[in-house]
Amino acid sequence: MQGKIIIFSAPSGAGKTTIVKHLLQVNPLLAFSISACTRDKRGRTEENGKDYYFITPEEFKQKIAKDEFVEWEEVYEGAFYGTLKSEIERIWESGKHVILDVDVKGGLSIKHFYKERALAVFVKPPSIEELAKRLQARNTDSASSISSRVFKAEFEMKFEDQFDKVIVNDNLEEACSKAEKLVNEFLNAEPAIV
Ligand SMILES: Nc1ncnc2c1ncn2[C@@H]1O[C@H](COP(=O)(O)OP(=O)(O)OP(=O)(O)O)[C@@H](O)[C@H]1O
Ligand SMILES: Nc1nc2c(ncn2[C@@H]2O[C@H](COP(=O)(O)O)[C@@H](O)[C@H]2O)c(=O)[nH]1
Repeated sequence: MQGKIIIFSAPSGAGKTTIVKHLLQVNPLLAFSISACTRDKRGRTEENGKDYYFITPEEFKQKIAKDEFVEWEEVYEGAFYGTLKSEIERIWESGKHVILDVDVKGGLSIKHFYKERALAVFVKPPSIEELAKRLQARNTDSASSISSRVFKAEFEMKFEDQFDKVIVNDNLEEACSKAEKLVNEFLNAEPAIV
């Protein structure tokens, strides 16, 4: 089987993690690519090696120097996130397809790298106001972190046209069912020639 890559990108708070978790539950052919990141682990809600590989900025720099990333970004000031080549290989070797949850710039870099082998999906919030409300209700970020995420969201919304598909995440159930359909169509299409 030729492994494929499905990228979900969106401004923070649009709901991509929620949709990706749903897809992982319903589709056993998918496996999540765990990114490396330098931000602190969120208390008891996150696990090293499950949500992220939490590493130091020095370790991150070493990985850049050793060319271990497909892409990496300083997603927020001082917080680096990167997609590891070893994760993609690990998942393909296990006979599954890769699914990723990355920021908008990172998503476009991965699409550019893997071309037809990748499906890039932009998850769009119904509005910036709703996105801010969701971030507040999630209660995982400080007020200043929420402000910078909302500020960045306004810029990221300009990139939706560069993605293969767009899902508006207003009603979560409908967004999940559209995501399931898009993923199934992509996985059932002729294998990409690479
Ligand atoms: N359609 C929806 N309606 C209302 N709330 C939603 C909807 N989709 C997701 N949420 C909630 O909004 C919050 C943000 O969702 P989520 O964490 O999935 O966003 P995200 O895009 O992955 O953000 P980040 O990039 O910061 O990880 C969560 O609390 C989630 O439960
Ligand atoms: N460019 C990349 N972005 C990534 C990667 N892994 C996660 N992310 C994105 O970072 C933000 C912040 O996430 P949070 O967990 O701190 O809320 C979010 O948009 C993720 O999608 C990656 O490897 N590369």
